[in-house]
Amino acid sequence: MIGIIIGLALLMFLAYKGMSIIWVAPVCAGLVALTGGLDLVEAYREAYMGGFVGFTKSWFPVFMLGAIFGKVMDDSGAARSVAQWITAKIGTNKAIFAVVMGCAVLTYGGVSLFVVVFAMYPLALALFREANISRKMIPGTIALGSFTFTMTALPGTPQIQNLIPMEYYGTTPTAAPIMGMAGAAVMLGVGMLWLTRSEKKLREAGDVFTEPKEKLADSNGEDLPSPILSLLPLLTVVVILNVFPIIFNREIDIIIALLAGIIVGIALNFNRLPEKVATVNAGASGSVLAIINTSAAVGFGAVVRAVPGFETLTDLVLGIPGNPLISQAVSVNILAGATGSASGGMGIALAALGDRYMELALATGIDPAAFHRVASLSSGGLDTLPHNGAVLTLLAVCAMTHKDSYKDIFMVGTVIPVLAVITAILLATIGLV
Ligand SMILES: O=C(O)[C@H](O)[C@@H](O)[C@H](O)[C@H](O)CO
Repeated sequence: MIGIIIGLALLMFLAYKGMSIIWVAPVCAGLVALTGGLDLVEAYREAYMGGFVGFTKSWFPVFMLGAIFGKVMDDSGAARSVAQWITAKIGTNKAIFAVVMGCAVLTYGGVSLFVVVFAMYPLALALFREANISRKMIPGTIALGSFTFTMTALPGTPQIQNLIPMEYYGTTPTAAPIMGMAGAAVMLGVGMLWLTRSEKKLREAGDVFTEPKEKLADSNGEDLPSPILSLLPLLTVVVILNVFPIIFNREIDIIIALLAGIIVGIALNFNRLPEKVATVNAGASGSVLAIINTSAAVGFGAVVRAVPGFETLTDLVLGIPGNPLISQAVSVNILAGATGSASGGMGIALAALGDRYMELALATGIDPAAFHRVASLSSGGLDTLPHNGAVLTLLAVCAMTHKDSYKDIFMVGTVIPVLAVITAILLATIGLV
């Protein structure tokens, strides 16, 4: 078991140092295999690669279609159109809330959070300039709108973190709606309180808007598609995923929902996408790195599962006192932190322990939907450590450093989501699922 812990600690350390999980995961898995007495090559070929391809088999379609969908929304200007419309409706005097809501609608509509960061930054800059708010606040604000309640909590969200648990618990994207809404309310409500407080503090210290060194191309006069038409592809994804199953009384695969979103997006913006093939190409190749990263993390999890020490570790994790939902929350959070990835951490935890939690759900009478929601919510907690890929992208896009903005990101992306999981577990223990 010591081998597993050392392997995991090394994985965490190397990922933190910015080394790619694609090679770090098999190296660390090798360490776990050796200390666990497994044959190195066999562990790599069978256990590691088995976990890896298993994840790719299940999830590559969603990663690829999701990325193409995001690219269509981005290149056509539809994402900016929706965002601009929402922020204008909410108004400059509520600049922070307006940016959060713009991000939220896009991510809840299935646009990848990486795309949302790029689409929202210019708008956030314009709004913060008008409201005279420090640019240091932009990353935290975008993080609250994109990386939290729409990613893991709001029932029906098409984000991958809300879909992965379905395979283990036989649930749907709207699993545990009460827990989900309560978790979302905590993240949005407390997150807004935090950001408002930070803004006030910065303003009191005389830290207000300053022009960035790099001037952005003026997007004001940009000819964007109509916001109502631009909302349609987002609605298509959410409605097909969540409403069609009720009407037709059968599950609808996320593949169908995303495909329909892409078709509607391209059809409505046919003339705005001069290079349609280039858009689809860019989306498709962009998804490759993301799926390989997560698959590598899952491969590591599969090796952990194969060594004898795993039983001891399982007993330890499952022996966390109290409700088994607490054990799941702890294991998913720790692994998401270790890998710096919500989907990767959840992938490892569920690959290793998902069937045990399902047995526990059946044995204890706790609704499997509660396990689904807790897994999703927990994946979006400790994952947002400084080495997380999305955090690095967000800071780079906003031209800010960790020192400028990480504190807000940490509060809205890690501390408050952990509070949200606790709230959801408390609700589950009194039977509100
Ligand atoms: O790997 C993943 O599943 C995701 O990319 C997340 O980990 C996000 O990066 C994070 O939630 C941002 O805070």
